[in-house]
Amino acid sequence: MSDLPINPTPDDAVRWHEGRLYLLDQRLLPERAEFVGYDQAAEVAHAIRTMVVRGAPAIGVTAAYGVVLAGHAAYKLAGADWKQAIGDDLERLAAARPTAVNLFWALQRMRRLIAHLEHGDPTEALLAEAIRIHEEDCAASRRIGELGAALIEGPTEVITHCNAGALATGGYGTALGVIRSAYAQGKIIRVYADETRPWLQGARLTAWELMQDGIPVSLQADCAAASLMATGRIGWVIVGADRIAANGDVANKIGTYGLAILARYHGVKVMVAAPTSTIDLTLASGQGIPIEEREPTEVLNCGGRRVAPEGCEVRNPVFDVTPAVLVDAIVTERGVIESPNPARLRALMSD
Ligand SMILES: CSC[C@@H](O)[C@@H](O)C(=O)COP(=O)(O)O
Repeated sequence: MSDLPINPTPDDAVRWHEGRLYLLDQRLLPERAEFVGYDQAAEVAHAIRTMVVRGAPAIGVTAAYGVVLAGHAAYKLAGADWKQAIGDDLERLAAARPTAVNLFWALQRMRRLIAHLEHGDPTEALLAEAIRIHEEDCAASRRIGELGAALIEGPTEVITHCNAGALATGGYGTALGVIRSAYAQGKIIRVYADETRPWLQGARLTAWELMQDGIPVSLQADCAAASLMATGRIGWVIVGADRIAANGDVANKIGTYGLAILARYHGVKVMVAAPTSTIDLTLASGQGIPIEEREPTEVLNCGGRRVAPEGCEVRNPVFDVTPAVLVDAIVTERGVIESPNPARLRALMSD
């Protein structure tokens, strides 16, 4: 339990309160909704690595608050020399997870500010920037929600994969933002949430978030998506992204690529909903995106119980890359890119 005086909801997954960072511990959901409080950047990096907080935009927002803690500690330790003292913490935060580019984007924004600051206490200025990053992300999700919902003709049913909801962002959600907006307009009548092995973000988080909103949701095993699409009931697959390369290739939770292939075969459209902080124009294609590999136990175990034989070898990449050709629309806060290609991404980012 923490001393944060609010009842946790999905929109409060990341909170700054009286000099501390609070994270809604996503490892405990849906059984318990509890905040953990953080005072040190190294602890924040550890929280990102161990999935207390997860989801690309939420990782970026969290890292920005981590820099506030780092700046405060560096000034206490080194006074006017705080810019040297903050370096290790910035590196720790950057090393927390490799795939979501929002982490590096947020750190870059904080570094740019640091470069312009004088030698006095940086805490206030760093906090103001972190809050701006947080608020901008929340506003981006709301705009993405509107723009994505406008693409859906409905009434229809949709599939989502992993969790790209309020929990995974500064608030409201990207894929779930589109779903929330489209549901409010009567365009979506049911959501099928893939359970999303091995970490089960769909079962633990997406089902919980949608149920809190009263949006009809059916949880399904990942391998049930093909037969569901074959019924003709599904209009869209709607997912988030961890990194989008300059040609429109999309890294997202493992299984997204397979889902996109199934969607193309069945004539189902694929929408990727993500803020522009997820777009990485430095990578020409998805081939350059670093794919995180996590612990074998995530696959060897299920529900805290070992299910595979002793000595079994494991492959556990937790993201895959969906080629741009399988994506019908990328929806960002700056606008929609249909049939993504390098020129369209460049134009969107230079606006
Ligand atoms: C708006 S969140 C978009 C993505 O970050 C999400 O779909 C995803 O893949 C999250 O992976 P996770 O490993 O839970 O951090």
